[in-house]
Amino acid sequence: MPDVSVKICGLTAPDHVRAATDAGARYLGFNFFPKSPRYVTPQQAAELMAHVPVGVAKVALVVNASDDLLDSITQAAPFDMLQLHGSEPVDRVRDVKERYGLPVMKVIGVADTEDLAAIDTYSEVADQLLIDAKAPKTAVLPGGNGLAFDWRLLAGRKYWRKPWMLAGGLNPKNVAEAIRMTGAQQVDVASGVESAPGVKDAALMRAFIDAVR
Ligand SMILES: O=C(O)c1ccccc1N[C@@H]1O[C@H](COP(=O)(O)O)[C@@H](O)[C@H]1O
Repeated sequence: MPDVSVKICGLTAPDHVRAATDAGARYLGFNFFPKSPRYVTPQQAAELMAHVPVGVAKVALVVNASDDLLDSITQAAPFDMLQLHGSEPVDRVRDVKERYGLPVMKVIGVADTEDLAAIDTYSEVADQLLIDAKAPKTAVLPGGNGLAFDWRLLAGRKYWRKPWMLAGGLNPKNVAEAIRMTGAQQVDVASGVESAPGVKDAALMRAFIDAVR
């Protein structure tokens, strides 16, 4: 299997940050969506990020964030990337990139074939794409629901114009199969490595990364 990079998303405690990076995560996500069980304030994220070794990318996850929120996040801590996990239009992605001078990863929610067109559209402006399961209309969270989409939709479409990550319902048991089916070279996980919502589990994070390898 090729060398697949792992992003662990929604860290809330220093021990879990250390466990994730010890296990080999290359990206860590910090979640600024207030309704999430993984929510942290900009100040809490700054404190957690002090435990992140050099070389591991720190990603700020936001959902339809205002400039005020993005200002406070980017002023509190040195993020390496912004993850836009809402319904941000192409122009907003472009504005965020220009205003903050950081790489932007735009999330594309996928449930069926029609959703794939957005991958090409956002490839024009985003630096990376995160292809996640589309959240059900009734869901409180637009991501982090532990739901997978039909990976066959991506089979044979390994190469998009921008680097991309696979997300949605991944866990230590299914991630190897997800990589085999989609050709993903990067994967992202939140709830699949937790013992309870918002509580990362060191053994599950290690098992996930071992399974990827
Ligand atoms: O994790 C959350 O709480 C969350 C909230 C709002 C938007 C996105 C969120 N998480 C992202 O969704 C993917 C998939 O999550 P899961 O593995 O299916 O639980 C996750 O990796 C985050 O990037």
